[in-house]
Amino acid sequence: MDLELVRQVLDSLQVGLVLLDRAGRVVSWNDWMRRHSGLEFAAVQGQRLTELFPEIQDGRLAWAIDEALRFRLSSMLAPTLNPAPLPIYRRPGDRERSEQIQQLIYITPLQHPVCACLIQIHDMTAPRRRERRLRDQSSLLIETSYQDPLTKVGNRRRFDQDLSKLFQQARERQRPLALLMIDVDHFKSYNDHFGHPAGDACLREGDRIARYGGEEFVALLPDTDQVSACAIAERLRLAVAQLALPHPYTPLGQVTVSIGVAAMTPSPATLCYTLVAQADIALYSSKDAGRNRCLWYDAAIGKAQTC
Ligand SMILES: Nc1nc2c(ncn2[C@@H]2O[C@H](COP(=O)(O)OP(=O)(O)OP(=O)(O)O)[C@@H](O)[C@H]2O)c(=O)[nH]1
Repeated sequence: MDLELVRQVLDSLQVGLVLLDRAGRVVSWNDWMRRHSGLEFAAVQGQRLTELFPEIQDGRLAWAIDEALRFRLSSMLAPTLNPAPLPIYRRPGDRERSEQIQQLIYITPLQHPVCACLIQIHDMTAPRRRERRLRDQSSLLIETSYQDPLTKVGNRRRFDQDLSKLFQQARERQRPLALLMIDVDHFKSYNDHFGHPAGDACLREGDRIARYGGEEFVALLPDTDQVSACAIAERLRLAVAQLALPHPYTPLGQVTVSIGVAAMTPSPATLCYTLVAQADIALYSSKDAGRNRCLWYDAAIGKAQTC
């Protein structure tokens, strides 16, 4: 092949090419390198890369070039560890902003009387940016998949996962775990009276909790025994009452909640669903007892008691 054609091909490649002699001095430097480094071939010819770019002196690139020249070892420097070893830029303005090209570099030893090493530099800036955008999007999706879209608190999926994790932790550490099950009183008539959108707005007033389903919410309280859980439930019930959201069909004329409490230090044989079942019994006992109150499940007698 004629040399002029080889030169034209090398200068047209969308990849940086540098050829070094046995002493590591630049023998060839294609047009891609000229454009992105701002250095003409005449200015770099016969110089070592470490002289041209002192910043690479103690880095992996200088070390990999040395390995290729001394031991004929090939290397690949991925942009994950050091994304931009060489001060090369896509556009002239990028230099001022220090936005270097993100580089994937191959270092290959050559068997040739003059040229001992070939360096190829690929521009990974766009793929890396795309990768980062995809990663951000996927973490946002994961986050959203655990969130209730209406109330923005955790959803049932979040609760199920937290429950099994916290229950196992409580069992291993032999610490108590409490569960509050909270249900808005007479919510059907609230919806009927104010309309579904107002019902939605009312549900959005909750926080610190997960939505178990419909107008039922749950709160998992690690390291909390029954006495403390009842105190928290009572504070929560009063906090809802203090919101003073009007509701014409409750005795107080405002939105109230009923809360069922269960707490246990799990034994090896206990299943986490037992805690849920106990809180559920306590919640329905609160409803039966007249609503707007907190009851806890007393396993010793198999019945719910007032907090
Ligand atoms: N606005 C709105 N309403 C909901 C939503 N999810 C469930 N509901 C309503 O919540 C109501 C729940 O009613 P029930 O479980 O029968 O009980 P209740 O009227 O709250 O009465 P008690 O719980 O016995 O005090 C139903 O009318 C559901 O339609 C929601 O996302 N938005």
